Amino acid sequence: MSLPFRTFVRNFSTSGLKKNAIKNVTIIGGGLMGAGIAQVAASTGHSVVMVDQNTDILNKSKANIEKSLQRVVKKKYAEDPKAGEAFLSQVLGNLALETDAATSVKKADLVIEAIVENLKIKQELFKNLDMAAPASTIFASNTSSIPIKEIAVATERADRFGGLHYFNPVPMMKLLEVIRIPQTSDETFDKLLAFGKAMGKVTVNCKDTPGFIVNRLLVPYMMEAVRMVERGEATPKDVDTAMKLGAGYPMGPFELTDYVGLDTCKFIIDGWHEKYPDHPLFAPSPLLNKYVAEGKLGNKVGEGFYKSKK
Ligand SMILES: CCCCCCC[C@H](O)CC(=O)SCCNC(=O)CCNC(=O)[C@H](O)C(C)(C)COP(=O)([O-])OP(=O)([O-])OC[C@H]1O[C@@H](n2cnc3c(N)ncnc32)[C@H](O)[C@@H]1OP(=O)([O-])[O-]
Ligand SMILES: NC(=O)c1ccc[n+]([C@@H]2O[C@H](COP(=O)([O-])OP(=O)(O)OC[C@H]3O[C@@H](n4cnc5c(N)ncnc54)[C@H](O)[C@@H]3O)[C@@H](O)[C@H]2O)c1
Repeated sequence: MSLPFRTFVRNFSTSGLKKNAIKNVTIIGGGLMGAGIAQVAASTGHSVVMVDQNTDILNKSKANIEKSLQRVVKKKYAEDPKAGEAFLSQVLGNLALETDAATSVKKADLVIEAIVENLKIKQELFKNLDMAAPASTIFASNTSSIPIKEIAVATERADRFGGLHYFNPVPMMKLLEVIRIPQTSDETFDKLLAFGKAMGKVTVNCKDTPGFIVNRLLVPYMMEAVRMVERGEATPKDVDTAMKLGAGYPMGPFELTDYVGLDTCKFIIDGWHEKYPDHPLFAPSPLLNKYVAEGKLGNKVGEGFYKSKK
């Protein structure tokens, strides 16, 4: 539906950018996902503040971003290293680090939360941010499995709350699931969709149902793979080989679990088991629990189901 001309003109500032487009983004949590989201947002011209619990973690996050950017530059600017260097410094110039969440949201158009997959901790964070952020700021969670409405309830801005579910690794995975709750205003939802596209993502519209679209299918699949190994029916290696060569997946389920993080997988399945105790596909796994208890959290610590070069 084409806009009446006067509306079209009103929506565009003289800079040619959509007047009310999301520009200043705060990302809370600089782990696997938060660092990736910060990298892609900064790479697409947004001004980004990345927040984590201390400067050591933030410095590690930034180092991970630089490593990933180097891989992008090596490919994208192979013919023009100088342009690559310029791109790298421009992206890093768009990225600020902060340990104080309240300060980090003072000018935010959008806050994306990518902290530990724990409802209470997410609620606590958003309750505090709600008091610090401007009324116009939109809040979004990158949660894999927690209902957005259960996070939003901790704030007074359910109409300015949604879900932005990215996929790992964020610089490579094109999909972005954009989730609305019944209270999400049309303006908020449209801004989240536009932001996703401005980040170069392909967006799909999701309802606030368990696992949205991908994880509703992926979680049962990956847990069934672990159960298959628990039953002694196959080894992780053979399951991975089978799914890569037999189903064309780029990674098998055990490689992917190591990539995602066994702790995150455990948080997800424990949360769904608590909610749906009789659902066999959401039953917890003694084997996964054992690995997590032993600190084998996957690639991020150098060992999960496989030993990895860290
Ligand atoms: C029980 C619960 C389970 C559910 C869990 C749900 C979790 C969550 O909510 C949902 C998800 O995210 S689910 C997860 C969804 N995700 C999936 O399912 C992922 C499935 N896996 C894949 O799509 C591919 O294996 C990858 C794209 C990861 C790697 O690509 P590949 O071809 O297999 O192998 P390669 O050689 O490594 O990389 C080739 C080139 O790509 C580039 N590049 C790669 N990584 C980069 C980075 N981080 N940065 C920048 N660039 C990066 C780079 O140029 C590299 O060349 P280089 O010369 O080496 O620099
Ligand atoms: N790992 C994946 O593949 C993946 C993909 C999509 C979505 N997610 C979701 O993204 C979120 C983060 O997952 P991850 O894999 O990046 O976890 P991670 O453990 O790699 O990173 C979490 C980060 O949050 C920080 N953090 C925790 N509490 C904090 C707080 N109160 N304030 C500031 N920082 C805090 C931690 O220090 C850590 O750096 C989870 O909700 C997860 O379900 C994960």
